[in-house]
Parts: sequence; C-alpha cells; structure tokens
Amino acid sequence: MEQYNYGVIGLGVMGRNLLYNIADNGFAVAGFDLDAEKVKELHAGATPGTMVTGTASIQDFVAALESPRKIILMVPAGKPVDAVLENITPLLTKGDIVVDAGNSYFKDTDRRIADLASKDLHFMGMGVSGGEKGARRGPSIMPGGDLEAFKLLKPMLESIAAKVDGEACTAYMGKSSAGNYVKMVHNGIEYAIMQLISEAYDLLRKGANLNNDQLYEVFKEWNNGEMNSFLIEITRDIFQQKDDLTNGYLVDQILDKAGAKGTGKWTSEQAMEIGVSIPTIDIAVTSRILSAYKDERVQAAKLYSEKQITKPDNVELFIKEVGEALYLATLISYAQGLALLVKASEEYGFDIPLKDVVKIWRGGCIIRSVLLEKFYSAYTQDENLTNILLNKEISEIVKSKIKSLRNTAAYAVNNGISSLGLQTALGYFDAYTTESLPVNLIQAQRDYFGAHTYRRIDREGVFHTSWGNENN
Ligand SMILES: NC(=O)C1=CN([C@@H]2O[C@H](COP(=O)(O)OP(=O)(O)OC[C@H]3O[C@@H](n4cnc5c(N)ncnc54)[C@H](OP(=O)(O)O)[C@@H]3O)[C@@H](O)[C@H]2O)C=CC1
Ligand SMILES: O=C(CO)[C@H](O)[C@H](O)COP(=O)(O)O
Repeated sequence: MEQYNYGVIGLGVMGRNLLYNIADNGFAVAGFDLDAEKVKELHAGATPGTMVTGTASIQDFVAALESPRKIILMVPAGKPVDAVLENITPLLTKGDIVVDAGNSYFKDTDRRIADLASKDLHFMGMGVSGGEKGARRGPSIMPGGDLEAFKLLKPMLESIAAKVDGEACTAYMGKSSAGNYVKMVHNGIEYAIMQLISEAYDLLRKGANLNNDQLYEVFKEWNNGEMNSFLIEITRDIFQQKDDLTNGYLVDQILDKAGAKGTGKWTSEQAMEIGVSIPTIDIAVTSRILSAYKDERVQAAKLYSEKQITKPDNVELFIKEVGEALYLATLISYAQGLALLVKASEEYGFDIPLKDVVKIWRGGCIIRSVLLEKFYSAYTQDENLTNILLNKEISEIVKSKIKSLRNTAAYAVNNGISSLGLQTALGYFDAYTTESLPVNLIQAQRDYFGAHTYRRIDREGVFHTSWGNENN
C-alpha cells in the first residue's frame, strides 16, 4: 500500500487548502472528512502530479500514513476535536504525532497534550492564519509545544508557510499550548483592527459623505503607503464589489450584525484573567455583540433621532487625519495584544519569543502589515520589551499621529458617530502614558467602605484609615 507523509482530517475551507499546499510542496498527503463528498472530490482539486488521496474510512486513513504518523486536524474547535481524537487514538502507535491546527482553546490543548502523552502519543497545538487563500498559497503558522514533534514537522512547515524576504512565516511559539495562545491573540488583534477600520469607514461616509468609489480611492492610497496591510487591502477591494442582486454595491446590502466564533472573546477573557489591559480588543468584541441588537438599535435611533452631523471644514485634512488616527489606533491595538503575550508567557511558562511572533506575522496572516517590520525592529533591539509603546522609534511614530487621533475622536464624539475603538485606543494611550492616575481616590473609597487598605507614596507598608467622622 502507498505510504503518505502527512494526513489531514477535516477537508473544509482550511483543511482542504492546507492539504493541497503540503502536496504542492512535494509531500504525499492523505485526507479524511466525515463528509464523504469532500473526500470524493479531494483528488480532483489537487495540482496534477501531486500525491493526494482521500480515504473512505478513518481506518484506511491511519493505515495509509508512514510511521511515525503525522496527522493534522483542521476541524472546528471544541467537541469535533475530541471526537476525532476519540476515533483515532486507538488506531495510533507509540510516537505518532497529532497536530491540532484549528482555533482551539489553549486550555483544551493542554488537556489533550496530557491525555495523548499518557498514550505515548505526541499532541501539538498550532495556529494557522491566512484564511482560504493563505492556507493554499502560504499561511503564517504558529506551532508550539512538543519540541521533538516540532522538529519532525519543521521542514514541511517552512516549505508551506508564507515567505517574507525569503524567510518562512513560521517559528516555534513556545511550550505547551503557546501555539494556540498566540493564534488566539492574533485573532483578538484582528478583531480590534477590523473594528477600527469599520469606524474609519463610518467617519468617512457619514462625516465626509464619501461614496464607495471615493472610499476605494482613499483605502487604495492608504494601502500604497505606511498603512499597507492585508486588512486595508481587502477593505479597498470590498468597496469595488458590485452586488449581483441589485444595481448597487454589495457592502451596502450587507446586514450590520457581526458574527464571531469565539477567539476574540477568549482573548478578552484571558486578559481579564491574567490582568492585562486590552481595551481596544475588548471593545471590538463587545461591539460585535452590540451590533446584534439590530431591532433595539432601530427603535433607539428613532427615539433619539436629533443627531446632526456637521461636515468637516477641510475634507482633505479630515481624511488625512482619519487615516492617521486609524494607523495609530491600530498600532495601539497591536501593543495591547503583544503585552498580553508578554504576560501570558510569564504566567503560563510558555517562553513565547515575541521577536519571532512579530516576525512570522509579517506575512501570510490576516493581521500582516508593514507595521510589523517596525515591531520586529523594536524586539530585535530589546527582546524583553514589555510594551512596544516603550520603544523609542515607536514613540516617534505615536507622537507624529496623536493629534490626528485626538481630532478624529473628538469629531466623532461631537457628531454622535460611534467610535468605541478609536476612543478606547486613545484612552488606553492616555492612561498608559500618565504618571499619576486618579486611582488614589478609588483606593481611598475602597478603604472607606470595605477596609480594603491602601499603600502610600511617602512610606512603605499597608494602611487602613477610619474614614470620615462617627456621624457618617
Ligand atoms: N476559515 C478560516 O478562515 C479559518 C479557520 N480556522 C480554524 O480552522 C478550523 C477549521 O475551520 P474551517 O476549515 O473554516 O471549517 P469548515 O467547517 O470549513 O471545515 C471543517 C471540516 O471538518 C469536518 N469535520 C468535523 N468534525 C469532523 C470529524 N469528527 N471527523 C472528520 N471531519 C470532521 C467538517 O465536516 P462537516 O462539514 O461534515 O461537519 C468540515 O468538512 C477551525 O478551528 C477554524 O476556527 C483557522 C484559521 C482561519
Ligand atoms: O482565525 C480566523 C482568522 O484569523 C478565522 O477566520 C476566524 O473564524 C475569525 O474569527 P471570527 O469568525 O470570530 O471573526
């Protein structure tokens, strides 16, 4: 029987394309899916001359793989991953490797690592980003955990990953479930940037009255400059997409309720759990939730309909400032996500190499952007940087754009245009760069009502005061 180098379980959007990518790079790959149609169609979609086979049963799939077996799972996170593991582990032998390449929750990965280790099997969590096209042509790949298994997979991962300056967009992300954790935070940042872009769009269409053709031109110009990134590029193209069902543009026909699969929420929950401030990511998650209140929003819009939008005096300057505000708020969102990775690395003992994280995000992934080059340079100067806002070169960029972020945020507030992402990015920046915050008052209040104690600025120790007088 023919022996295949790799096996992929889950032949949906990502799995099928990742499988073809592996095969395009000279490896023989077998695929399996619960859906027999997907298995049947697999071979037909492969590049002619590549070694690809769809197997009819999980037994045939396991039997088709060379030893040690290297199996990549690309099924939805949660129960499907456990269901696959339940089916295949009895068929595997000592030393076989299972890699979960989906968006699995990192704590599930920790549990599965322990479970498979007890059966002498290797289990790894590996983030993959790039969507359908990235999976096929070169994604950013974030493997973590089992080093022995990683070393066996490394040559294949380096050949299928996106390349920037000839370097593969994949690297070891750290111990245990670090691969899934890094991908989760990648998605949190993705949520924040998408929220910010949507706010810039809203300001330009409602403030400057730009139509889709004009929006296309603005985003085209932005993408040709320092804001060059995958998300700005696809946004540019979205403004050009005509609708098949009407005479207009498709974007104008799409219902304003955003979906979410969970990675953004996990990022926020995690940040709360380990005590990291990531307000722009939090607000992006909650904004998608708020978008779902469509009926209530329609009702409320009627009730509070007195919003008057004043056109900016200088539309050209306004557009420039919105662009700079978006650029800076995006930078601040990366800063929040990367700060979360720094803390998580300590908290969970992941040993995440931040320099490699930003290096492999430069290509292939959804949040790839030329800004990542600047972060890479920052971490090259100091691998222990706790927040990229503390880097000198980054601070120069921030200082050059902050006025635009303030003006844009103020315009949005004064004209009643919702801009939660921009406001929180600015608010985070202002708090992070404030030497003396007013939380001395919060500490006083906590001690007043709950004897929670406080510390002083002029001497060591923990203090409690009997506040007010007896009549209070
Ligand atoms: N789409 C994207 O852009 C990205 C997705 N991801 C992650 O990759 C993973 C896969 O996503 P995606 O490809 O979009 O999902 P799809 O739903 O397109 O594909 C998943 C496939 O897995 C199959 N499947 C489910 N359970 C089993 C099982 N027990 N045994 C065998 N096959 C099974 C499904 O079959 P059936 O349809 O019959 O249930 C389906 O064909 C998810 O974790 C996702 O979050 C990561 C990066 C980007
Ligand atoms: O991982 C991805 C991109 O990096 C997936 O596309 C994911 O589904 C995006 O998250 P959501 O569906 O919650 O917007």
